[in-house]
Amino acid sequence: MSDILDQLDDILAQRRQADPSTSYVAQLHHKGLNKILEKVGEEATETILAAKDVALPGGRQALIGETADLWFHSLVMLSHLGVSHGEVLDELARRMGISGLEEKASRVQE
Ligand SMILES: N=c1c2ncn([C@@H]3O[C@H](COP(=O)(O)OP(=O)(O)OP(=O)(O)O)[C@@H](O)[C@H]3O)c2ncn1[C@@H]1O[C@H](COP(=O)(O)O)[C@@H](O)[C@H]1O
Repeated sequence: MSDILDQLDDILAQRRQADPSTSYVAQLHHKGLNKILEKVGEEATETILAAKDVALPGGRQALIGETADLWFHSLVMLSHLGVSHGEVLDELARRMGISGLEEKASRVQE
């Protein structure tokens, strides 16, 4: 999973300089922090609603899609603020009682 996040992070960084007329991420950076936060809030609400409806037909796939939207917009927010997803993963690793370096080493071994 971390490989995907690394690759996405690179794309998001490149999009900070991209033309807003050709890139959704560039458009969000151009519109600024308030627009990005609005999207994070919107996607969080949509994820909650999808989780409540998970037992309906197609509900599981809808929940996966909404969660992906939420994670994606959260990554755009972090990128906009100059925080890398690695810092968040390090915090999760710390809470699991392993250091960020150990966590990276275990990812390399996978
Ligand atoms: N993972 C995503 C991704 N997930 C969701 N989205 C976009 O996020 C938006 C989701 O918002 P909504 O569901 O609210 O849709 P909407 O109502 O049309 O959006 P708004 O008008 O409210 O902004 C849609 O426009 C999706 O296309 C994404 N857009 C881009 N990516 C990744 O980001 C990369 C860079 O994208 P570009 O900047 O467009 O090149 C892509 O290669 C993808 O890997």
